[in-house]
Amino acid sequence: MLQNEVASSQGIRIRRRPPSGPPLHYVGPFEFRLQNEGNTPRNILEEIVWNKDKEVSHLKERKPLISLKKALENAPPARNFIGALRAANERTGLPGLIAEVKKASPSRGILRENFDPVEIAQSYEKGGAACLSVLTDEKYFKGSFENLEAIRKAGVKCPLLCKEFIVDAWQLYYARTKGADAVLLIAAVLPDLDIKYMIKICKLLGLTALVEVHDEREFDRVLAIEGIELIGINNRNLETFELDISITKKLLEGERGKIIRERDIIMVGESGLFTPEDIAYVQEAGVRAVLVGESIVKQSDPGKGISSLFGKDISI
Ligand SMILES: O=C(O)c1ccccc1NCC(=O)[C@H](O)[C@H](O)COP(=O)(O)O
Repeated sequence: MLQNEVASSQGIRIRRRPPSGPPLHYVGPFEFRLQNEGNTPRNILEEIVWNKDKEVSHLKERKPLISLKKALENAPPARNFIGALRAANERTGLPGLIAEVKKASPSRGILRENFDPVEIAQSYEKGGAACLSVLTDEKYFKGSFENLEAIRKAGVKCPLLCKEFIVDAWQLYYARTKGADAVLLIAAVLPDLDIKYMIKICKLLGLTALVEVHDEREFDRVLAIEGIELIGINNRNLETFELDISITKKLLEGERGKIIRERDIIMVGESGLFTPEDIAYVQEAGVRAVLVGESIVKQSDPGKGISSLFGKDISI
């Protein structure tokens, strides 16, 4: 089966642009491509993924896997991302915080003009974050791998999630060479076999995989994969930008919640969390960690923003 057919048989709506681009038509000596003939992304997530596919294939030419494998020898050691979340949850009785270093997003535009990634990371750490999420996509989020590297080199101790749109296993190696401790795998983008294979590679590299879902079908697919330890429920629909924190509750009700507890999987509530009531709501639903960007990165002192978000100082 072709890549898009495999994906669509698993309910994945995001199509992967064929490397050759849309079909070429010929009339006599002329060649042309038709507008909208499979070459227009259907939504923002599809656009990001198509762009990422191109970006990664160029980067791979410049830095082939063999050179990344060599660079791994000089990478800083991978730290325990899940351990940090568990420890924070046990220490505070609240969900462990993954605080996001996020300058901009497709749904909200620029979130912070005066953006110093290292200062923000240090402020989050001081404010009690357990881990950090660093956006590395440049085109849509104004992030970078330089930001990730700089935060790691500045001596921030919180383990770092490389917040990237992973479409190729090459990116796992790249993230690790830049100092990432964890990576994001999005079930709306990756078919089961890719997730399985990437989780194996993450384990070999010492990376933690945060596997993200948004609906029941994605959640069931991910629960059927062996070795899953950390699952994020994104309250934001990445195709429409619609935000609804009751998604976390809905997905953790009943049998799925039971499986999570039995297997001691750490659940992360992601996106759209702004108040202590929001945090209490997703904690009640069953999450032991939260991933938060907008509500804290917009504050003049992002570390203090954490206290407002949780309704108390979680650094002590
Ligand atoms: O944030 C977006 O607009 C967005 C658009 C398309 C794909 C992904 C997107 N965001 C990634 C995230 O999931 C969030 O950055 C993260 O969960 C934090 O969300 P928030 O606290 O609402 O900033």
